[in-house]
Amino acid sequence: MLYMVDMTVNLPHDMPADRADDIKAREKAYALDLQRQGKWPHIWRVVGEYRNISIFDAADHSELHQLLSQLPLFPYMVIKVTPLCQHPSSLQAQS
Ligand SMILES: O=C(O)C[C@H]1C=CC(=O)O1
Repeated sequence: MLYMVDMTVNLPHDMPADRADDIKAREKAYALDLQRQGKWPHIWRVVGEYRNISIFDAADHSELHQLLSQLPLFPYMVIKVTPLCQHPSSLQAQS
């Protein structure tokens, strides 16, 4: 199943820079790993915000929740999930 996931990051202003850098480095490694596995096929920065819009490809809601809750930045994120299905006017729906 495909999901649009909107993630906004709110790191505490008083978090020490070295702790923030460590979490961001672990987040990047995890994100790259999921992209290589094909589970996170798109990630786009929302211009001007510490926010991304992503597409996840997970087996079901439970797997998506597991993937998202393991994000190192998860405790500092507001996440909105929108499940997607094929649009009838999509070229992929024509065959
Ligand atoms: O930067 C972000 O939008 C938050 C998060 C998502 C992937 C990643 O590396 O960091």
